[in-house]
Amino acid sequence: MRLGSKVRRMSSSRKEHLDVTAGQFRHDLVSGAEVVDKRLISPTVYGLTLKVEDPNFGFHAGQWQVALVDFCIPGTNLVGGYSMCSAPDQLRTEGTLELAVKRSSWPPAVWIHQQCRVGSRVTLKAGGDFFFHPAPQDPARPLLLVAGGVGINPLVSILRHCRHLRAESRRTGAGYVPRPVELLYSARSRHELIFRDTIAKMADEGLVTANLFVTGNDVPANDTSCHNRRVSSWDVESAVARLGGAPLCYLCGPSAMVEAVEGCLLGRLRLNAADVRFERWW
Ligand SMILES: NC(=O)c1ccc[n+]([C@@H]2O[C@H](COP(=O)([O-])OP(=O)(O)OC[C@H]3O[C@@H](n4cnc5c(N)ncnc54)[C@H](O)[C@@H]3O)[C@@H](O)[C@H]2O)c1
Repeated sequence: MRLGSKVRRMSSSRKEHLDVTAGQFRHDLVSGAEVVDKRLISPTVYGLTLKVEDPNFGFHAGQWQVALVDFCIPGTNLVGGYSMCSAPDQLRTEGTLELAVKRSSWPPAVWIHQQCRVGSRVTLKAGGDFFFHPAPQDPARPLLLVAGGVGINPLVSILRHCRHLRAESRRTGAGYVPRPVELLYSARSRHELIFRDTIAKMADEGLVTANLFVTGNDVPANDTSCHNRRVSSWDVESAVARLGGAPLCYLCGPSAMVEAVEGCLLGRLRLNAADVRFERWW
């Protein structure tokens, strides 16, 4: 099974994307792409759909892409790395991929929020060692996905890929058959729980058990659809127990959250380090 590995990097407040990811795998292919849709999906997050020009461009579920937007901001050399939230099969069948970019003062995010329009052009390169790409003959493992904020992006890509793999295995009677997935997903407000409808649909389909957490104060007392607190080690231990132990784990979110969950998985639960995947951006 080819699965992404953990990448460790030096600590920094905001490292340049190319420095942070210098040691990671990149596909050689560079493709042009056009923004064909831009919509607000939360108070702080824009969703983008990109039409990719080169039919040979590809990526694995969970990977990031590099969007070179330097020609858009004269005098700067901006390279933004964002994880795809769409699955690879959308690229194969529709020629598009999806991103969800949170507002920040980082110049690529500023460009995407303020200047990028339908019709804007970017240059793409895919890469990253954090991905889920099982071979058809691989035995299925239970998956635990833990997301904080826009860290949900690569994990939604993985969920969508699981959905595609399940449909393919049902259609052909062969191939990789995903096991049920446990998702722990925390956001700072209810409105920042992006992809909530997508996740709910996949939960209805029996693909994922989703446990949602909101840490802000906008959760009505009678709302039972999410917990009004942080993800705790108890939540992590319970999810692993429901999966029957020894899952593959993918973590993506704020550094403190990822480190806390990693500590629980490797310390208290004694999982193998190779089964706990995340990218160390800090
Ligand atoms: N490919 C990747 O690695 C990738 C992709 C997308 C986003 N990210 C990272 O994900 C992070 C998401 O940022 P954001 O602003 O959306 O998140 P955020 O600051 O809004 O936090 C999201 C949630 O995590 C919770 N949280 C924070 N620390 C925690 C801890 N120690 N234990 C439990 N819960 C904790 C917060 O309370 C909140 O509910 C960013 O740091 C971004 O760089 C990484």
